[in-house]
Amino acid sequence: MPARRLEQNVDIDFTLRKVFGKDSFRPVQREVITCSLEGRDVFLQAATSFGKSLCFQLPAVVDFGITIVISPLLALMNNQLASMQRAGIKVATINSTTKYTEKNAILDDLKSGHPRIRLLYVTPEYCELDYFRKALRIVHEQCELARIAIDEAHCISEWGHDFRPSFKKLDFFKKEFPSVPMICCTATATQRVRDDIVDTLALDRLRLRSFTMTTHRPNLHYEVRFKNDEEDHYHDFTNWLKACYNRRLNDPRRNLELTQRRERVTNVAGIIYTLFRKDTEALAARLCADGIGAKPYHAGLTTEQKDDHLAGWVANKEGYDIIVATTAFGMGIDKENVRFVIHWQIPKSFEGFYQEAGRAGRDAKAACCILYYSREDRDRAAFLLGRENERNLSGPGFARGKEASVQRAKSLQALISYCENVGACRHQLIAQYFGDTTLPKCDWACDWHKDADKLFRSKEEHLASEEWCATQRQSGAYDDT
Ligand SMILES: Nc1ncnc2c1ncn2[C@@H]1O[C@H](COP(=O)(O)OP(=O)(O)OP(=O)(O)O)[C@@H](O)[C@H]1O
Repeated sequence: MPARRLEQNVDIDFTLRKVFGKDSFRPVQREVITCSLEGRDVFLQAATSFGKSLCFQLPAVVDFGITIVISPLLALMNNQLASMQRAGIKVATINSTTKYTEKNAILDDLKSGHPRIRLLYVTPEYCELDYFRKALRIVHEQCELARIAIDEAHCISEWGHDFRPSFKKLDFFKKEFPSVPMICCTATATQRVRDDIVDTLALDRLRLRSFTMTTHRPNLHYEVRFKNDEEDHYHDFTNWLKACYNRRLNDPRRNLELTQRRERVTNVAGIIYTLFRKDTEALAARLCADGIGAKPYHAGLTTEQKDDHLAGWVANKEGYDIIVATTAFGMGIDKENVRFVIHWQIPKSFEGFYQEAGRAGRDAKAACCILYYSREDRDRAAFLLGRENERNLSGPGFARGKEASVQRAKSLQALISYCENVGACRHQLIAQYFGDTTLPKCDWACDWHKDADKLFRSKEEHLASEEWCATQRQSGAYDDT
């Protein structure tokens, strides 16, 4: 294990200000960072936008040696990499988009045994490769393997059992390097998922320090809007958006601020999530035709297109105000002024819904999270999930895969109950799902608190009847979803 800087009285407040440009720690960040610098294994569960990344990035900067960050998604890695490079931190990634020469240079750095890179982002699949493991052994022999960070650790449990089995092999680190501390971060884990992560990574429960914080995001305004297949909710959304523009335009104080900042009235950054790739393209084109700047984002686009759409959106460029995305765009995306997240249909899991909604309001200012819910979409999502589960169960590891399928079905069912519920606070329903120990206080920040009667009436008025949906299901209406 490398020598620890903490033993040399490192000033983490200084690094926070000097390198990361932040004035002070958020609650609990200091404790987590100190624990990690002391060489303890840490499990951190905290709300979206809490600032979990800093809890492994700052130790990586002040400690000796290199931190390996295992991250599930390319967009997430690139997003974090860009912000650290801006801060002058020596950081790198090896993933499917890394050029051959760049990859070799990184591996050479590792094989020197004394890497100059402070943080290296890799996928779980890469951690399975023999030559990468060999390079890590060299670093470890030189006592320079400082820490292993697992970002979005819930993916171990959600995906590891079937379609990304490499997550299950991450116990390699504790088995091979038991003294190298690990830090696992996630925003979404129930008790079952937490246990699964700890077991999979072979962490010692007695030595593990767990921080489980609330999932509550008080500045997010949650709303469910009811619809049916006969209704096109496009105009409901554009009317809502135009009302936002008008509020900015007609409020003299806001208008002055916009002029001073030279900001467009239409610069209201948002994300719309759809279940299907084809919908991202069609919806973005429809919005553009109506003069609303929107770009699609899904796994089928070229890397250049994805980079261009993400960069334009992050830079608040005209024509890029809204990203219409599949779940390929989600976890870890950190843009501070996202004012709304719309779910065009019900997503496939409660965790996905919370993660995606969590892209909004990361500057702690108010932001809206609207989910358009119809019973037809509910049945489509269930059909889709069933089909995916069948596909995943055809491979090896049937028993664990089956359990994961059951959990996914439960998660969708919980989200359906959340949507159909017109008698409780949305913030409290979310906190209950994740097993928060205290129920959050909602300051008129959900549809039920704002107008419970209207919510009830809207459900009665817009949702298709269960009888009709059952007939549709029987006739196979969703089989070509
Ligand atoms: N102490 C701090 N002071 C001010 N800003 C901070 C602090 N810590 C983190 N942040 C900022 O908060 C934002 C969210 O941090 P981060 O992306 O790490 O969130 P997260 O907890 O990983 O969220 P998610 O699970 O949604 O990805 C970032 O822009 C980060 O720079």
